[in-house]
Amino acid sequence: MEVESLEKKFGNVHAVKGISFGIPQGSCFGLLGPNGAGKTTTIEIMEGIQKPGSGTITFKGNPTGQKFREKVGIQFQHTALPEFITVKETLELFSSFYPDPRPRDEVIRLCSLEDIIDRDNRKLSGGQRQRMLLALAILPKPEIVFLDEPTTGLDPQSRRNFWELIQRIRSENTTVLLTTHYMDEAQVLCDQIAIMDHGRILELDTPEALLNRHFQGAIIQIPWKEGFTLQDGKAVAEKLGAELDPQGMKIITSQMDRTIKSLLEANVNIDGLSVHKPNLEDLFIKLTGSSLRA
Ligand SMILES: Nc1ncnc2c1ncn2[C@@H]1O[C@H](COP(=O)(O)OP(=O)(O)OP(=O)(O)O)[C@@H](O)[C@H]1O
Repeated sequence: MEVESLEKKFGNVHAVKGISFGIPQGSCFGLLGPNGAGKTTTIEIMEGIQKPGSGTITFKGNPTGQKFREKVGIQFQHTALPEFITVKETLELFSSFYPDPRPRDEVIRLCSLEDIIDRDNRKLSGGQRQRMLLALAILPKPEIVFLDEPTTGLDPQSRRNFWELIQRIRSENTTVLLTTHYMDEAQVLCDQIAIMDHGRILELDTPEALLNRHFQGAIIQIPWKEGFTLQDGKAVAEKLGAELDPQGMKIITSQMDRTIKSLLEANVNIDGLSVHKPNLEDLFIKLTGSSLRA
């Protein structure tokens, strides 16, 4: 799928400011960005739900129209499920909408619905509901599936279980476009990610390439505490090449031994020091100046 110079305004709100990207068949593409970045607007235009202000969207070289809509599976951020009917009855109902739906047993297996198949939709937990919504999205055997924040509000275990389902669907060569607020989710699932802010794409690449481009080495973090306050940090930050944030001092270094030595020489209290490999969360904060879940 190709998006070229996509632009959208709502009155004087310029939600999407001329973005372009391509999604190779069978891959998982992640659209990340803080609240109001323009992700939902972009995904809804791609789905055909909203009209673009300008720009073009093509699927396999053709403009997206009615034919394209038959190839698409959508899991919306908020979807109401029919009440007073079971998961099984819901699958039967939705299957009847499509000329050639995916066999029900296959959907049940792919989305791990075996345990809840006779349960009333009203009784589903958050994670079970998301599994059900994914099942409805893949019923028409879509070539591309759009998932708008599919795991928001789920507990960590349910999120991980849901990732497994997405990986199953991908392994069948279905293309996946995903928006998420979770960096670990993007890192695990996405072949490519685009980081959006204020309607523009700030960066687009594989997670690994993005991290290699922006960080060399590891991140040392030292928390503020009694004996090492923001004032102390300010006094040594420039000398050590450190960044200060509300939590503490952060130094990116490829020479760990030399950096630790400098910290000790500057009499920094290194209690609580931690070292980690830079991840997408660090990159996101670097690019947008805020945490994604803030
Ligand atoms: N129908 C609309 N009318 C007016 N403004 C809108 C409309 N839809 C979106 N916007 C505005 O466009 C901007 C982008 O919104 P969008 O929903 O695409 O962001 P988002 O990145 O999906 O955010 P979130 O992570 O909070 O879902 C926001 O400033 C939003 O208020």
